[in-house]
Order: sequence, then C-alpha cells, then structure tokens
Amino acid sequence: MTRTRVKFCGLTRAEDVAAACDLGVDAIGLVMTRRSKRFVDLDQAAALRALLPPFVAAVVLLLDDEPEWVREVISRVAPDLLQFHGEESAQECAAHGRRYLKAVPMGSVADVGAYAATHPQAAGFLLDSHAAGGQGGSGEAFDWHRVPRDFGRPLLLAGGLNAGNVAAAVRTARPFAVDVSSGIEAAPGIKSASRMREFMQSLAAAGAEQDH
Ligand SMILES: O=C(O)c1ccccc1N[C@@H]1O[C@H](COP(=O)(O)O)[C@@H](O)[C@H]1O
Repeated sequence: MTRTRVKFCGLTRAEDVAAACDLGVDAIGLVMTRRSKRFVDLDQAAALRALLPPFVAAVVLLLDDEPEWVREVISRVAPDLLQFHGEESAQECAAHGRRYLKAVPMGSVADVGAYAATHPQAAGFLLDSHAAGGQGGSGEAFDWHRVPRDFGRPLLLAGGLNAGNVAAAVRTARPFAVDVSSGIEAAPGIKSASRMREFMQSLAAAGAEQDH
C-alpha cells in the first residue's frame, strides 16, 4: 500500500518549518495571496523556502492573483509547485510554465472528473470544502464519500482535517495526499508543535491499519 503523502499549509515561522520537516512532511505550503491571514511576503517566503531539505517540496498558494505577482513569486521563491485556489482558468494556471495543483471547490462542484478535465495540465487536484467564488481554507470538512476512488490523477484531500479525523478521512477517501492548515494551528499562521505531531501520529496509525 502506498503511504498517504502530507502537506502542511500556511506556515509563516522558521521553527514551524523545522518542526514540520522533522515530522516527515512531503511538502509545506506558503500562502502568498494577500487575502489570507497566513500571507507571507517575498522575503519571508524565500527565507522559509531556503530552510527546506532535499525532497521536501515548497508549494505556493495563490488565489486569483495578478500574473505579475505570480511571476515575481516564481522568480524570488522558486516554488516546486503552485497551488491555484481561486477561479483561475487552465490557461491562466499553465501560462507560468510551472507545475501546479488546482483547488476544487467541493461546495459547488458535483463532478470532480468533469472539473479535472478542464485542467488537463494540472499535476493534481486539491479538494477543499468551499463553494466557487468562496475563499477556501475555512477549516470546514465536506463529505469524504464524495471523493472519487481510482481517479487516475493525484487527489489531495483538504478542508477541516485534524488529528481527530484524519484517519477516518484517509480510510474513507483514500487520497494521494492530505493537506491541513487550521487543524494544526494554535492561531492563524502559528502552527502548534503538539498538533502537528498528533496529526502525523494519526496519519501513521491510518497507514498501519491499511497495511493489515
Ligand atoms: O490557508 C489559507 O489561509 C487559505 C486561504 C485561502 C485559500 C486557501 C487557504 N488554505 C488552503 O485550504 C486548505 C484547507 O484549510 P483548512 O485545513 O481547512 O484550514 C489548506 O490546506 C490550504 O491548502
């Protein structure tokens, strides 16, 4: 059984990046849309990105941002992946020539397959609970039974995950990866060392169950 990958999103502090890497995350998310309470500027993002060891990916989250800003982010932060969390078209996402994840607003999308077909170049899809036009990152979950199985393209499960529910989420949806932000926080943008650790322990427990 392939293990479930994990991304911790919305990190703003060096100590949280270090703790996340020590816990074995596959990726960290840097939120670079000014609409977010977890916004990090170019200098902060470049400094956090420089702390990452090999094989831990930097993902930059954007939300209907201006192309000039996206270009500046790419040039200064050198993310491994972009995550477009708004209503960006496939053309807008692909225009930067970078690998990208597209957020799927599960509050209004009924057919994930049809949505994914509109983004043929996306490296994967992040399923969040918001409705189209809403912001996402709300800390709310959606019905995990709606996640398609054997989808053929990587699906990242997000929305309201925490140490108490991630094992059930993984058992139900069997995603490629899980993505969490508020569920591992002490306050917006301030991660909690104990919540991060407990999240990884719960995820490991779910993996151990699947192996049996
Ligand atoms: O993190 C944010 O501030 C954010 C802002 C705007 C859009 C998305 C955002 N975060 C993403 O949403 C998912 C789910 O968040 P949560 O775990 O429910 O709090 C998160 O993993 C980010 O990728």
